[in-house]
Amino acid sequence: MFPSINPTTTQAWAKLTQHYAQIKDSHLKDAFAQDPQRFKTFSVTFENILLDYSKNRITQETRQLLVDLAQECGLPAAIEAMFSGEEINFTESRSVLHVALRNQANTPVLVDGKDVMPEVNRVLAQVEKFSTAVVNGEWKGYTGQPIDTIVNIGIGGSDLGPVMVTEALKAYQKPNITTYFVSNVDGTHIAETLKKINPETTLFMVASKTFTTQETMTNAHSARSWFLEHAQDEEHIKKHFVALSTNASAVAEFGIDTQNMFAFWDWVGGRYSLWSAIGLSIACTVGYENFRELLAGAHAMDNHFRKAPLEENLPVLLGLLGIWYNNFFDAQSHALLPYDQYMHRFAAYFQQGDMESNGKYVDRNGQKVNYQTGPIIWGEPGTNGQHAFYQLIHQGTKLIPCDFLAPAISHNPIGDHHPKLMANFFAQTEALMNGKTEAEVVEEMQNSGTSEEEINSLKAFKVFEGNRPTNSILFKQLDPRTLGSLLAMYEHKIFVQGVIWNVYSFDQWGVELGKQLAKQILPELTSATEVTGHDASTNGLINQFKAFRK
Ligand SMILES: O=P(O)(O)OC[C@H]1O[C@H](O)[C@@H](O)[C@@H](O)[C@@H]1O
Repeated sequence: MFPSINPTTTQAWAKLTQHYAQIKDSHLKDAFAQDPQRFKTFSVTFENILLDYSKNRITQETRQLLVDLAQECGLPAAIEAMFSGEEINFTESRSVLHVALRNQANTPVLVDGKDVMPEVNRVLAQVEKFSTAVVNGEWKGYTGQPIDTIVNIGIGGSDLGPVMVTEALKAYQKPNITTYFVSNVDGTHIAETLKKINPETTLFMVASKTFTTQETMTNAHSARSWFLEHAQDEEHIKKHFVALSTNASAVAEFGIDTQNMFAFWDWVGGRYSLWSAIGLSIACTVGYENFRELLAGAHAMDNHFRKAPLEENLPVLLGLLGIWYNNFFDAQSHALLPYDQYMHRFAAYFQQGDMESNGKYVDRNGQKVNYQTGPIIWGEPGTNGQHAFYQLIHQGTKLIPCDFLAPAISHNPIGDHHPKLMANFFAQTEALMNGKTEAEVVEEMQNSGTSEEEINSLKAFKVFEGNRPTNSILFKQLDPRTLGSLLAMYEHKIFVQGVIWNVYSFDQWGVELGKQLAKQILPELTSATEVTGHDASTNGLINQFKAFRK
């Protein structure tokens, strides 16, 4: 196991603290003016992906010190520990091996001395066979018609990944398949979906690692009842329900034939599971060949992460830059801003990926940390975000490091839409970096004939400080391979940060308390007696809820 180190006790941290004091007031604009090579010095490519991180408030010394920090915190050993199947998810006694799911080299990956690759390959073959039968219309419903609709029922990691990927790869969607996702326990979600579908041609995928999650099981039972109202015979369930899970006995209990179960394993974290059987909805929507390409892209990034030197390693660089802002500049959040409409769920996906992984205040020694850990992740596609919240990024009081992501080639090259979109992408990162000085504001206003009086009263509002850091991630086209690489890149970024913050990134105890309390409260909502067992606010709310429903 790699060492457990409080990052603030390292030499590199002390040096970074001093270094921060020296450079915190310097302006990026000056850094570019002084160094014509800056783009070259601070950019790196991987296959068809360019990461330009030159618009960050760093020098070569910053990069070196951050890499030193990673070294002192044992990052190379931690990477090896993950890839070699060590139980780095200590609090759940599990290995962390989403990398094995996309290990196209098929080299052995050992868990407790046993190679997991034969099982991984067995399930992949099952996914291939099944998804091909669905896409080709060979998998028939109870009236003999081919399947044309998929409803994935799952939540959290059993929903967000497949939703995000099927949206991102819509350009690759099979024309004969429509896919819906139901996650929320709010009955509206399933009810509105059921209105649109035909039981004779619909396949439900019940996606749940544990197969005990309240929301998913509730939605699955409602879907089952609805289906049986039409199909009448429980025998037909096997043609219309499959399960994606690690829990075979719960699947059997629900009434799904274990023949129709696609397994995965406890060493696959929920938020890292789209590469597993949880990806069945992806394979059925875009075809197995594209699912496979997604895995291949992720595998290529895995190799890069494992082998490239830290200072040229995309996930490492992104992780270290995030630490620089989070822990030295006190940035609270990080924005993901894809300039690609297909990636509209990208930020939502990594909200779980990042915040559930590194939203921890207890370190790997069980001690409360004395430094900041995971940031708030948020974002929306450009250009929509520009017309919503960019004001605050440009002129607000908070420093918000942003990742801008965009493809050079659009899948929808209509007129000049894409050049316009990209002009905005380039303009935003430039504007955030340069800002606009008072002198520039005054000159601009004078040129447009504004009176001196008006200039004096308005100029302060029109100045942009700039010096707002961004990463630009420019790729050739949003194809399955590139998407796979981008996703793996961010997954590993999260890993890097978790190692340096010395937290356990692969458990999620923080989601348990609310679940526990909800279980206790549920029977109270239907009991006839007044509720008195909680605090005054919770009692008051529950009792008013009941009164409203009388
Ligand atoms: O796949 P499951 O077991 O239904 O879990 C769904 C989700 O439940 C909880 O919110 C967490 O444990 C998440 O990490 C998980 O993704």
